[in-house]
Amino acid sequence: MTNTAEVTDTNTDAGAPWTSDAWRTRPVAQAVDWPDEAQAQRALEQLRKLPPLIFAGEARALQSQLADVTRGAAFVLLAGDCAESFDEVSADRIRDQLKIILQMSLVLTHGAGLPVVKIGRMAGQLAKPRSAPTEIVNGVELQSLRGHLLNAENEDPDSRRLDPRRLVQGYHHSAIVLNLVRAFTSGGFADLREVHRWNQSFIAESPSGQRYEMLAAEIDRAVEFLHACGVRDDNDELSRTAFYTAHEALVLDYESGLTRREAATGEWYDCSAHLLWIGERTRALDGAHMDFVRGIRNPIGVKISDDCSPEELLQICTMLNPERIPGRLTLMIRMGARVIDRALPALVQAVVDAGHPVAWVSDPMHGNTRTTASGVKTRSFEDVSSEFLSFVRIVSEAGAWPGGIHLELTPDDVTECTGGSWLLDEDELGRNYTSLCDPRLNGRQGLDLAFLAAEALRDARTRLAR
Ligand SMILES: O=C[C@H](O)[C@H](O)COP(=O)(O)O
Ligand SMILES: C=C(OP(=O)(O)O)C(=O)O
Ligand SMILES: [Mn+2]
Repeated sequence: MTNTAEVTDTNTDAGAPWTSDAWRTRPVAQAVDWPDEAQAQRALEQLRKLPPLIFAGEARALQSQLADVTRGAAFVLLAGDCAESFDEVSADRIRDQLKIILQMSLVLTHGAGLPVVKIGRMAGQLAKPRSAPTEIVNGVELQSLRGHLLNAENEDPDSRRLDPRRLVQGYHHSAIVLNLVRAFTSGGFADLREVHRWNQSFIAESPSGQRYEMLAAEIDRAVEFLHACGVRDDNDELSRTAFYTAHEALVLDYESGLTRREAATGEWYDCSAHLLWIGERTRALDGAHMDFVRGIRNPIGVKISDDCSPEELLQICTMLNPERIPGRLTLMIRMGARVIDRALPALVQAVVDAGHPVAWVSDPMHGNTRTTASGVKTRSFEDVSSEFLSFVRIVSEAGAWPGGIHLELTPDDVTECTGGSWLLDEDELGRNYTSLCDPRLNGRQGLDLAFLAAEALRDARTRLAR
């Protein structure tokens, strides 16, 4: 791939040339003002010379799987940390993150009877949009943590200072994670004969963990049966799985620094991840983030809250997918359990009526954040599952396919969200709260949700088939 200057844009009505740096002329929400501009330029130069982390062909493969989602023939599970940490890169942790995603996918595939497209919020989910630029810590005003791509969480001004060298460190972090993800998912770990190994012990002892064990035993018998029928041990469908990466395209210095023009097609791809999404706080139609993603050919997601009107949503669809390519655009609905019933139906109806092909995905986390009386940011499992179930009902009632779920999830035994079959309550939140930003479901809660979701999806399929 090359990184040449510009390409004639076919995505805009004006026909103006799109370049991977044109966003700089637009208003940048959540802007990054580097304290040392010369140092930032050096980091950007380095990024521009680094090899791509993903290849255009892989992004196209994901887009074609998302096209299946758009037409109701697959389901997406997108999950991982709210904010990855530079300090938490280990083979064990990445293996465990894959375990829970594979485990949940198996439950969903089995329950809903559909392939699951697996995407990790991994290998680049390193920057956070914040509600407030600063916070008061022990009486001192510090810059908010904006993710390890920009600064660190330690409670002193130096750690919070934005450091452009972190962009290059973020690239190397992502390369390490991606390397392990690729090795695990193609090197035998995702093999259907490994289903029991995906059940970590703290999950296995929960009600859903036990239910999973029964399902895994069923899979064992099915695999044995396939062998008896002559399916070979090295069959790719049984022994490996496609696994993709995604993150919020927030820090455009980083994203444009890793954007390359594919020599064969002349198309631009952001080679930092297979799928990039635009967050709720940066999706202004005339803003820098939307301008950047309209020109790249990776599949794109956009977070949508109840602040988005049907008219605005249609403009988003037209701007990001003027050619109406199935799989190009995923709408990630994040409204909150108490808002979705009121706000979502009109949006789905508008998109369905306009005939835009989109993948509908629920992010049932970000509309359900609350702060406890003692000041802890949390979410309740009940709100998360309730929003997802409402999403499935509303989208399928409009005749569209509720095609996915986007979760903040960790394999670890953390205590960040309340509820679930283990009945974690508010007093326990302090026991093991390690998230750098938002509260994540732990592995047990993730598996609980997968079982609930699988049932709802089966019902939705029946409803849509009528
Ligand atoms: O995932 C991100 C958070 O929801 C976002 O950064 C806002 O968090 P804040 O309100 O704590 O700043
Ligand atoms: C910040 C996030 O989401 P949203 O843009 O929907 O608030 C996120 O996914 O971490
Ligand atoms: Mn978050």
